Amino acid sequence: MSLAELSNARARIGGREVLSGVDVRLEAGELVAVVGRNGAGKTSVLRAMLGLLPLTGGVAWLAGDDLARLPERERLARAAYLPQERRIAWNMAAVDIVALAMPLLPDAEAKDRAARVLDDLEGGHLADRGVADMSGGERARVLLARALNAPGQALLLDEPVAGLDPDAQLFVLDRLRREADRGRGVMLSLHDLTLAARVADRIVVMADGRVVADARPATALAPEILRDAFGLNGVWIQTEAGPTLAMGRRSQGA
Ligand SMILES: Nc1ncnc2c1ncn2[C@@H]1O[C@H](COP(=O)(O)OP(=O)(O)OP(=O)(O)O)[C@@H](O)[C@H]1O
Repeated sequence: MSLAELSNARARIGGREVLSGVDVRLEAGELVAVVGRNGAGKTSVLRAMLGLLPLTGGVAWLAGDDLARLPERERLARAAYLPQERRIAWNMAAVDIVALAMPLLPDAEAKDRAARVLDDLEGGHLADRGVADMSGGERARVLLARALNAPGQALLLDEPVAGLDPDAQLFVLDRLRREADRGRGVMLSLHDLTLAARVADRIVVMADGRVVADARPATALAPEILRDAFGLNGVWIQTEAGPTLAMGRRSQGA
């Protein structure tokens, strides 16, 4: 049984179809990267898998149950989400924001746990600071800690490394890899194809609201897919750090 799955999913935003018969699944223990050009449908896939984007066709499953029939509380228990939008309305301390992921725990216990998760993400120094007074990357780390602290086995993360410095990107991806190795399922959207190829077990390539590849990195990001889905000329080079994509834009009409 998949932790989360879309089966022939269709969805519309503002009268336009943004998902056109999408099949994707997330299993326990795997890290799946969703890639594609701007507007390809990555966020829409993640939101549909959480029930945040209603389907006009097909089914979204969460741990074996039809998501549409699951009460909100049960959805929260099964899946955690890091939205692309990093804005937080209230200037609460980081540790309190992270503790919000565990609303059913007594306050002191939730705060203890939140502090540990922040520490583990090398964000312990941020614990007592107000999130409105943080840099974008610091706030991103706090919100990631909140998602990791949530009980759901399925972790759906929209561009979790956007705005982070290179070392922080590698650190966060390693941390998410560990989360998958411990048995959670991690699905994340990512623009950096080299990072996606290094970290993911499987890559889902989106284009125009459709899945055009869903396979191991070397297959999903083969030169013809780079050309058709991304408009890139690309070759993979094996380096000590892992596969690295050398790429250039395809010239017009090529
Ligand atoms: N609020 C909105 N109103 C109207 N159309 C929207 C809205 N949000 C998304 N769309 C459209 O839905 C389609 C899919 O968008 P989505 O955000 O899923 O793409 P994405 O692959 O995540 O893009 P990006 O890489 O830019 O974040 C796009 O065509 C986009 O223009």
